[in-house]
Amino acid sequence: MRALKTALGAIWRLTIPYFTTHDVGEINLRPFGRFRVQERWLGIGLVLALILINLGQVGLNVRLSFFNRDLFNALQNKDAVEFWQQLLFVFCPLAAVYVTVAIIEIVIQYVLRIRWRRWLTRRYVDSWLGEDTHYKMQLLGYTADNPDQRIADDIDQFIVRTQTLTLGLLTQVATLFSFAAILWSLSSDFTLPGTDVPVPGLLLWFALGYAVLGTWLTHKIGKPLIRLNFDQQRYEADFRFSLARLREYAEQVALLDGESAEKERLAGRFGNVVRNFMAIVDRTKKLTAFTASYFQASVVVPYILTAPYFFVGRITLGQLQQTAGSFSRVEGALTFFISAYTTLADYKAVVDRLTSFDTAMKRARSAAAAPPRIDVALLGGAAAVRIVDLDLRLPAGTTIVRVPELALRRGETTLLTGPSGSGKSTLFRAIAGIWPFGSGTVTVPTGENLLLLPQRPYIPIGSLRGAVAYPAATVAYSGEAIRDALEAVRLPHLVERLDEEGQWAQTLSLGEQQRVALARALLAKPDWLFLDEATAALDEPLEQAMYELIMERLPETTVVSIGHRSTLIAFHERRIDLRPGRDGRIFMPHEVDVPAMA
Ligand SMILES: Nc1ncnc2c1ncn2[C@@H]1O[C@H](COP(=O)(O)OP(=O)(O)OP(=O)(O)O)[C@@H](O)[C@H]1O
Repeated sequence: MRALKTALGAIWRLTIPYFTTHDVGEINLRPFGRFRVQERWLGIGLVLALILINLGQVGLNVRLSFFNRDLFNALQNKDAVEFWQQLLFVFCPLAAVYVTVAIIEIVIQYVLRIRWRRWLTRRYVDSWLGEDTHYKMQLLGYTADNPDQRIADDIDQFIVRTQTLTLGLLTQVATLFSFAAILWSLSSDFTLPGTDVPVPGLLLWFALGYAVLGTWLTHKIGKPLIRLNFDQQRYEADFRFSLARLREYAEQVALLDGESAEKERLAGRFGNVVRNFMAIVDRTKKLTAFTASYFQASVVVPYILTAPYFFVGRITLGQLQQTAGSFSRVEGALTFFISAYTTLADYKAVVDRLTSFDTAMKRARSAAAAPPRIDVALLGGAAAVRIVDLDLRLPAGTTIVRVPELALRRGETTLLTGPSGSGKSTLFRAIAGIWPFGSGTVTVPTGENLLLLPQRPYIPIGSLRGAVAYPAATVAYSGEAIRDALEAVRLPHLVERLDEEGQWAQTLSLGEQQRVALARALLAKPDWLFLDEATAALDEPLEQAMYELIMERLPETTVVSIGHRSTLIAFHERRIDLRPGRDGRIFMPHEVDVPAMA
């Protein structure tokens, strides 16, 4: 019972935001034109329309059951006129309404599905990307597995299943009450078969007992499917992710001859998919053995129960048909749970995945915000990026760098050096405000923007133009400006290919990728440019040319670099070296005299 309450609570929390949002959406009501309306009123309106349609359909079914009775009575009485009248004047109009309503229903269902999905997807993407949550989740290990699957598939699945299950439930409840009433009135004076003992509504009690027994047994047999389906989705996504990653690192794998290791890894992951799938097959086999027998029995059980009354003349053929039909409807409504069991199992798995994704995002955000933490503050009128009492830690809590006080002055090019693993990149991350572990303060002059270029730049999927403009929009710069930047970083051969969509991250050499990133910097004109070994893949003359280019094209930009090459010193006015403290572990910055080094 507690589990049911928790599941319903989770469904409620996932469902309700769309129907309470104040976001404004647009709807195209052809031929009347486009209207702007609050998204929630649209959502609520569509749901109400679906409810009305479903209740209307139940009403139609009730009417059809009476048509059925009258048709079979006409047959029994060999009344041809009545038979044709029933078909032409009752059935045909009802069927026409039925078809029209079914078309309207499907359109409304699809419109609601895509609008709701669009809204919820945007909400998840905002939450995942906002406040660097995706990065914090990775850093902190709160990794909900495969967020891509959760956003791309699970949201849609959740919406489809919520629609079908809630509308199904509503329809079945309405069906249950309407046809239970019919069943009651049809068997109100029935006696227990073979006796004179009167049992009012006998057929209703039979239908109830039959359905409850079936539902209970189904639950017992099908319960393990919930866990199995959840695992299946996870194993499938893991396998997919391994394949995608292999494609991404195809070259390295080929160079290292890693194919057999990859095959083994893929086989292992696919092995999980198959093993779990076989468990699902086994369980579904048992469930199907039961449900199939149950449904077969359901076809004849109402006739077995009512036929004796027909044979002794207590009911007409029409009443027999209507009784059998009503029995099936009541039993069908109650066993809705049976046919929906696998759907319910999948549904719960989808709800769990979305909920645990939400939880992981919230936990990552609050853990990263919990003290001690590194405060990044903006300071008006400041002329330096200032670091005070900074203690940089690893996620596990070990301090790696301590900076009592350090100012990176505007206009002064600074080189940060130190042994590999001493924490140089981590210090940059802290200045950029994305490293949450540690304590202390970093102040950045108000209104000034920082751009950090890492050793391996991120090249997004899409056109080269988009990759150069990143993170600004593809259209943020004129074609002329982009061409000029590419030529300046000595990539003139790529100018012709700006609009080509390709796997640029795989086809461009690392040195070319680094120059694409430098072109970004030329376009973005940041106030502060942090180069974290951002030219390490270039040969020395090219590296020198790139530094000269930056100095010439970005005279207002303050450059702070990380690098190991001694040739870099020539481009910087100041050098700070990270050196281990007395304990040999915690690194601290030391000013190094540049002229003395040169
Ligand atoms: N996300 C992380 N989780 C755990 N440890 C990390 C993480 N990122 C960095 N580290 C550790 O922090 C230490 C400092 O790493 P960092 O990349 O800052 O060094 P670096 O001085 O820039 O090294 P290099 O010169 O080799 O690039 C390393 O020991 C690294 O393993």
